[in-house]
Amino acid sequence: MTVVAQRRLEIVGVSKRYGDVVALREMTFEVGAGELFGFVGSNGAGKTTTMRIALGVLAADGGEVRWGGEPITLETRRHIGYMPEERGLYPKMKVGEQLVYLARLHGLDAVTARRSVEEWTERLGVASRRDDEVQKLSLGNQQRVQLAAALVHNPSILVLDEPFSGLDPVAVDVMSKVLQDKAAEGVPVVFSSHQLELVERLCHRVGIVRSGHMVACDTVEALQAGGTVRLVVDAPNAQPGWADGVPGVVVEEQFGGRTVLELRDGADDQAVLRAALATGPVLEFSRRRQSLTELFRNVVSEHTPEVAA
Ligand SMILES: Nc1ncnc2c1ncn2[C@@H]1O[C@H](COP(=O)(O)OP(=O)(O)OP(=O)(O)O)[C@@H](O)[C@H]1O
Repeated sequence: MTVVAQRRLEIVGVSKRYGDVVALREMTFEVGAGELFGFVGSNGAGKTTTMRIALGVLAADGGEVRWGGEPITLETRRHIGYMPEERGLYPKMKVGEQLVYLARLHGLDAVTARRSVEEWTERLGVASRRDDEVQKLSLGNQQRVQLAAALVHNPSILVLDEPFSGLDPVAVDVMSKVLQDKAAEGVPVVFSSHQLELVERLCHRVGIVRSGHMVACDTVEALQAGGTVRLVVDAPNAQPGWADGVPGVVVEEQFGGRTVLELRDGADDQAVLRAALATGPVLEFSRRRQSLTELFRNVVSEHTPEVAA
């Protein structure tokens, strides 16, 4: 077996009910070594439930979590770096002490734990707060500490529940870089988020979950293939109706000289360019791919909710 195959996290046909609520129905996906996987879905779609089951803090009713092709064990689960949605730091404990404690819980000796805490608090920009109680930090800084808590024991797998929520743009950059670096080291990284532009920018693959089931799972490029193709044309002198004669083209919006057009089957983008040039100068002429947000809306609205009552 190759190293890559050994470092693959698989969620296979996992199901879970809370009483009458079906939270997960045959949830299936995998995250390979070095892969950043974005887990997206509407509120209540089942992301947190899946992550808790992967970590082992919640038992599934059916299905399996595998690591390296084998059912995941308690020992392997100790090597997961987890950031829970509800966060989990002790508010009255000092940042540094708490992180050392968590690192030691995962088996690090005292010296290695302290070194790791120094490294991660520095990298995450909270080194100067090591002697402060967690509750004295802003929410964003508490979140950085929470990420440090997931990382101090040098995990083999990272599972992060909405790590970006509530962060300022600088903190988003710091967090993004850390996740990219961990993936580059070969760690499978899965995180949930409602910030779809960020997911689109960062992730190698994306899974869209709806009503406890994975409804689309691929690279953003592959998910975009076959979707609507749009052109953005900025022609300041263009009057409404300027593209009416071009076959296969539907104007979606026009604001001043800026027009967004949908290209249907057989439409010729060069014919659009000629029509635009006929109005005067053309300052911008570009193809626009469907964003992950548009894809998400389409995928989610295509599937009828099937959560059992
Ligand atoms: N402890 C619980 N008891 C009963 N129902 C629960 C419990 N936890 C979750 N659920 C239900 O299970 C479903 C999935 O919830 P989950 O928290 O996994 O969704 P999510 O995708 O993480 O949502 P969000 O984006 O809002 O965090 C929802 O219908 C939710 O109400």
